[in-house]
Amino acid sequence: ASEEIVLLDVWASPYAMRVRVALVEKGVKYVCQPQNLVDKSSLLLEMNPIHKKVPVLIHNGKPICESLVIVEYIDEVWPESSPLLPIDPYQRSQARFWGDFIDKKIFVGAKELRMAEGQEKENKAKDFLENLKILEGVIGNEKFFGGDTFGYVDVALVPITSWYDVLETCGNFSIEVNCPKIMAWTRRCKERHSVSSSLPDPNKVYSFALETKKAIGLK
Ligand SMILES: N[C@@H](CCC(=O)N[C@@H](CSO)C(=O)NCC(=O)O)C(=O)O
Repeated sequence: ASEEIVLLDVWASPYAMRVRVALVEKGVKYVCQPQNLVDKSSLLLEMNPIHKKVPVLIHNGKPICESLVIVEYIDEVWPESSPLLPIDPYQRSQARFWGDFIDKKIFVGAKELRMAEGQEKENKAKDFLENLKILEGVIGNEKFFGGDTFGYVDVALVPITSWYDVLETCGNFSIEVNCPKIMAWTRRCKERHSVSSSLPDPNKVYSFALETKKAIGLK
């Protein structure tokens, strides 16, 4: 029987989008099981008892949790197509370093900006742009963070692009003006089937986010 690959996710979760992009890059067929994060299913609680969060990849009945851990797992289980992490150990360490930076500064920073009120908003907007400008320097004139090929760091970051409209509204800034190279990278990524088929329509994210600013599901 063919192997069974199930993804427990929510459509607007940037963390879950990472896994969808990685699976499509690998050409791996999977079944999405959207989760309710307010009234969590017994499956989610059983598959991720520690964090009780999505995404969770269930491969032949065994759960893998934490989006970047899942992306590495996918890269190792299906190595023959679209390698995501470099071969060289030092290059791998640098890719993991930037994946961690994206988690701690970009994804967390985006959530803090979205949740901020009043003066706090300005501070969070400044912090977010400062950190995005660091990545502007990292991408430089490369096509992707992986150099010529779309790789692990690209997968880690690309979900935030579906949240740009929300962040520009909350932060009252233009990403194009502040980070033109990140914007060029964004357009390049969106041309890829793995990205266009895995990320939701930004308008859908926009109305969802502004409507449910304090949404438990996206804390
Ligand atoms: N470090 C983890 C974060 C996942 C997460 O926050 N998932 C959220 C939805 S997306 O914002 C989640 O499942 N929240 C439910 C909860 O916190 O109860 C990862 O990389 O997979």
